[in-house]
Amino acid sequence: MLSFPPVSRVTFLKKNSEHPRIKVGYTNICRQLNASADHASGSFLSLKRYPERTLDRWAKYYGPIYSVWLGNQLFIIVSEPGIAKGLMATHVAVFSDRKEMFIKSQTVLVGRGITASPYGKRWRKHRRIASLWLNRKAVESYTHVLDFEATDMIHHLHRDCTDGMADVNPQVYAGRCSLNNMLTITFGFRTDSIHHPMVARAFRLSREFMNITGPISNLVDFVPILQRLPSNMRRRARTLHSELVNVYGGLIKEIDEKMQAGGDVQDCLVKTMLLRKEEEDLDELDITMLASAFMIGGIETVRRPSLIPAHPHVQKRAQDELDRIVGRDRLPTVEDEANLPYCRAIIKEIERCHNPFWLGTPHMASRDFVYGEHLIPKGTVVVLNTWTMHHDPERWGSPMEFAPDRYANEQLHSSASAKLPNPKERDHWIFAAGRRICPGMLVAEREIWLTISRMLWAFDMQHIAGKPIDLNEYDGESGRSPAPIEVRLRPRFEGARKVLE
Ligand code: HEM
Repeated sequence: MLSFPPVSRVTFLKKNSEHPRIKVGYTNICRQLNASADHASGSFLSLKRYPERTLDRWAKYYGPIYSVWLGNQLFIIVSEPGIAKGLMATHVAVFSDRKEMFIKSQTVLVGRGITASPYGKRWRKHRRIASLWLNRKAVESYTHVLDFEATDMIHHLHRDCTDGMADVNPQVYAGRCSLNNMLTITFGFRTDSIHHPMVARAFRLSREFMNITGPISNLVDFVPILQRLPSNMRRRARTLHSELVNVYGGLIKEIDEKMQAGGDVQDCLVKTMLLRKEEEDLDELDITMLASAFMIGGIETVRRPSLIPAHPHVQKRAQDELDRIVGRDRLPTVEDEANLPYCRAIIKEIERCHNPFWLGTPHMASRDFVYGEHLIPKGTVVVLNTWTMHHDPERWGSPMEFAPDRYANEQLHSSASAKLPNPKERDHWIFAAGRRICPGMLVAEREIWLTISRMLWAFDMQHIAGKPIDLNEYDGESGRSPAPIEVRLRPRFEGARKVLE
């Protein structure tokens, strides 16, 4: 049940609620929650690291929708598929706005870059341009790039693992694979190895973005007086903004100069934007921040295959399936996907258990809205707590267990599953919901398929004694990556090298 703290500008329709109220108010931001139950206790600090776990604890006590004040901001936390759909997907005209957070929206992205833009004309324009490069037809047109990069990744891993003699961190290789996909789509450019300077640079920028833009972890976002004072967070946000302008803005400038000089420029998002600059009324910052959004949103995509070595029996079953259906003379392709249900199920289960964005990117109510017997005031920020949704024991049974079989009969891609009329049947919520649902879903799913199925086809991935894989440890506040790991990769059979070459 939704319960609001007794603050005058909030109208709580059901006046005599019997439900306890969470108060993290103006005056007690850093104090313990003023709640009657021990297990619901917490403080702002408990929202700093792994906030989804705290929000999950509160959901167990307060129910699938409850409210929290952080500083001057009212949040509602949604932890149930029916309510998520009821608000974000059914009432898109109300719940598609974004709060202009001080750090993320105002300082780093300066109100641009699609992700941060409020729901309005500018956002529609940016979304339309992004879709030109992310819709089904576009993804089909560059699937050969995704295919090439996934093979190149296996090739480099194969070379560097020296037949299982050298320990490797596959996250770096998988990360470069998605980086190359995004660089090609955005700038028509790619890196030739994990040592290319752009690899470290792009990952540092993306990591810094994920580390400083947590949806509920920055006090300065909700306490306006702090925004006037110098702070480390503000300094980091300004530095990140300048670096995005230098690195990605620098690449855009090069492309622009080449186009001005009549040079041949490969088709890419930046070329599209430069060609439509006048017609779409795009300024330099629009172009830089939209390109940055692709680079930030798109390069965390396929780091998760590194988790597979933690589940050797799962790996073995997938490889049996690959041997049966694909054989050992060629790599699995996009066309094989429909015939490899266990491999597909592994990917879905990785997504359920290791969502990179447990709290998504919050939406904001653009006007007062009555939901059931409660009023959600204009300006309320809506957070989707996918951690709770992905760990609902009624839906998932033993939800903490990694068990791909739960997806044995799942045939839909996530993009199709998101459109199911019954939200409780949806595969998972990693791409969120509603009009701002991740527009990169199609490309993300395709590259995840190619990289994971090919890694499983090519290698036995083993963890190393003394270097355990900790699946609970993550890196990043708003977007998470599994903490760095090292594993041993052994080519599964003699002929693998020949196929790769
Ligand atoms: C596994 C990979 C990915 C996950 C889990 C993911 C997840 C998300 C989520 C949760 C959102 C917020 C949606 C909302 O506001 O409701 C989002 C937005 C977005 N994503 Fe992704 N994403 C992934 C890959 C990609 C890729 C490959 C791209 C390619 C460019 C991309 C581009 C974007 C953009 C541009 C937005 C902003 C949409 C808007 O505000 O209208 N994402 N993504």
